[in-house]
Amino acid sequence: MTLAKICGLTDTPGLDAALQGGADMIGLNFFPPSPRYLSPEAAAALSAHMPAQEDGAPLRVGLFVDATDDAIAAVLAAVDLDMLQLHGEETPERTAALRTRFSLPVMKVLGIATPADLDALETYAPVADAFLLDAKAPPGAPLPGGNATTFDWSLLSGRPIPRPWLLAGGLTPDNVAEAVRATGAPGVDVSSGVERARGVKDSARIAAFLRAARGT
Ligand SMILES: O=C(O)c1ccccc1NCC(=O)[C@H](O)[C@H](O)COP(=O)(O)O
Repeated sequence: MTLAKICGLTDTPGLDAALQGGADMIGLNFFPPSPRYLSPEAAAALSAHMPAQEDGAPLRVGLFVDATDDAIAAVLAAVDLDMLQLHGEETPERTAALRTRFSLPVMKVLGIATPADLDALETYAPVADAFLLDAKAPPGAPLPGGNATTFDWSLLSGRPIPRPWLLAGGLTPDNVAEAVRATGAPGVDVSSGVERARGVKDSARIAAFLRAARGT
């Protein structure tokens, strides 16, 4: 079954929809300029609504963009995370250092627009536990991710991906099944496509996305 991650949750109705729909991972956004940003305290309060890990809770993935060690440590002092999502320009060396420093698996995000962007898969494979293949942010976009932009999925064809991975970028309840069929993605990630306004999750769209992803 296709794994599904709901990214950028900010409130309990959205979290409940993700839990009820059987999300495998939830994303908590710790990039301050984002409309989906959570302070460490807000993330801890939201996380308190989750069931225990042994009761099948989804993995809690913390999204960071070129964050300092201190910023990540401050988050981890407030809320338990199961994985770090690195959505910035973190080098392979920085990725390895964070993985070691915080003893957490790391999902490195690669922005994809051209075939050459996929060459980074080999560079990061020794230091990343998983990849998230997202659309490269359009020129002038205010954020490096969460832009509701798809990339040309055919770029992935015939390209082995050396770690578990999620497909992201402009996915919606309406296109996720086709995205999985076209790419063979073992998992999918969504933010904008399950919102009713920028940064505001919509429970019905979360449920519809998870149904559509599950059906694949
Ligand atoms: O969502 C944000 O505001 C954000 C800010 C900075 C870096 C990444 C961000 N989001 C990442 C995601 O939500 C997803 O992992 C991915 O980019 C897909 O987003 P979308 O196209 O909105 O589904």
